[in-house]
Amino acid sequence: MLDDPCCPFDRTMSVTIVLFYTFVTLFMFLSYNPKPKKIIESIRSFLLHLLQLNGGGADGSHHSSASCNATNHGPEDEGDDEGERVPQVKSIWEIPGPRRLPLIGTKWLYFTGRQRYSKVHEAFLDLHRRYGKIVLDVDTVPIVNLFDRSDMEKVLKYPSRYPFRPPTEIIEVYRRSRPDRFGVTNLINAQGDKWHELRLKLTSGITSRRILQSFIPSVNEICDDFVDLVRRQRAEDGTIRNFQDIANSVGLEIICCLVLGRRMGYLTTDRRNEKFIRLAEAVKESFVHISKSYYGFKLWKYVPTRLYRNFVRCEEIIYDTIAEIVYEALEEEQLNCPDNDVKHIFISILQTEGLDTKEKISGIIDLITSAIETLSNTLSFLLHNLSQSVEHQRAIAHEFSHCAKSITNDDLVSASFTKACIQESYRISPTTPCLARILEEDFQLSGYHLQAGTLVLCHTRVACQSEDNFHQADRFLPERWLDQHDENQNVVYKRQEPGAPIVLPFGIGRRMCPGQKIVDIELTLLVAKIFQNFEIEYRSPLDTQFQFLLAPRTPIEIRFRDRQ
Ligand code: HEM
Repeated sequence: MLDDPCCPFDRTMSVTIVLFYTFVTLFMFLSYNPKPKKIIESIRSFLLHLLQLNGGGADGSHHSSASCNATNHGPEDEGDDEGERVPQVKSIWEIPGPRRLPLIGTKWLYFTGRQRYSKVHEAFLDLHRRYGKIVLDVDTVPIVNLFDRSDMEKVLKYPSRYPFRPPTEIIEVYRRSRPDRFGVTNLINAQGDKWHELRLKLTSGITSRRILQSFIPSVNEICDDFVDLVRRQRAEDGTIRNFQDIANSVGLEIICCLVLGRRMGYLTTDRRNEKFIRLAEAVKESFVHISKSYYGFKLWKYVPTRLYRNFVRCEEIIYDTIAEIVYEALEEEQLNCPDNDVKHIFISILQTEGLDTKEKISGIIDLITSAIETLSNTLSFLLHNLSQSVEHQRAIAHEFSHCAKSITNDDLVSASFTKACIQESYRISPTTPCLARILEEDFQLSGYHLQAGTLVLCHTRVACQSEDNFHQADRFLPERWLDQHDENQNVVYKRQEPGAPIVLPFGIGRRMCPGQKIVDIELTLLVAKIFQNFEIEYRSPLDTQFQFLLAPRTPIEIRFRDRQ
């Protein structure tokens, strides 16, 4: 029956579906809080689709009853029955996609093993290959997957005052259950005015150019300690096993130094710091639970399932460990009366007016947590790409060969080859495979009309790896980001990769990652110091898994040989 889109559903089933989806859609749309009139329009169209069109279970070849007798062409070649070809914009329900079943939408893909959680990024590529540049997935709400560069640019460059990113529900549910620790919402999940207030008050320190420049000497010291740690910890043949452990340590050391103004000592001792290792594991594991929470029936919303309990365990470890660090730092700070900007970031957050103490403490914890796994994954991917070419490694070493022990801001600014390598690594191996938005206005994308309130996923990773957007897209070519100069340093050839605007590892617009500037500094300094001192070789194959972020399948082994 499902294969015949014109055949009506059983009446009771239709009513059940309508009631179910009305409830769920209302709940979801209201929780995203876009404009009420638009919500009502979206729900109306959703219900009309279910009641009139009868084809909800059809797959990509789905037709509405209105178009039952017409052939469903691509968006550009629409026509009416009279032969006069009037361009027609199609509705969201006509977007191709996997077969949708009553009540469960496309969730069946995950139960039947067609998609594995850890390989969701590959499943998206598969969806794109099967169905094209725009694909509909139906969970509790319809999700529109965009693969086309210009569609993504339209959505992501929409000049929004308060861009809507869908909240991570499992975090919301958990945090609501701990009102003793958390405020009403947090920066990552908040929307509208509240988001704006949190963003201003929590991130102005870590995004200030002046503060970050004054922080460069401290990052230099931390990177030198990282190099010493590599020397001490590598085996006789130069191999570091579990590279991700020291990558996590350097990420945490840098962010704590920036936000709390103190060195934690995670790199200067060989002693295993059990508490820190537990923290890093909890951060990693909590991302895995978050990614699983997006799929399936989401029973965790109603009963504490195993997934939910495990997630809570990780969140509590993260909160307890970082809160302890923050309170210790606060005590020391009060004793020492700090007098420089760097020390003031967390103090100035704590002294901010308008937020309650819970919001401030959990905001500081979120900033620190966000900086650990993201940096470790990005650094591991970058080193993997650079390990493929000794020439690239030498070129980076050469770019910093004039530098004394400490690398300055000017050295970083002029390191164009190193920056091109980092940019190319973001393109070919991003840590975030897609960016999510909720449309604030109606949009026409690839010939389909999408109403405000629609959830869209912009698959930047897939687009960045497509030949339509980058020549030799599967090759790591840092040169693509470099202009050619003549002997007088005039630009003689400016490269123009069509896909350049969609390399967005940190997102875009007002909602983009506030950690970007600090990550730019730490990654450039880390690779500078690594290749000043070593040549590297990846000893383990690199497989990628989806854990909310894209992460290397661990453990990673890298051989560090002293540079001659
Ligand atoms: C290589 C490392 C990192 C990557 C690839 C990364 C990536 C991202 C991306 C893609 C977003 C979503 C942006 C959007 O929707 O447009 C984001 C948001 C965010 N990131 Fe990062 N991030 C990194 C490091 C950091 C660091 C170091 C911090 C903290 C200092 C941080 C804190 C945050 C926060 C708080 C948000 C939410 C911002 C908001 O909603 O206003 N991230 N990040």
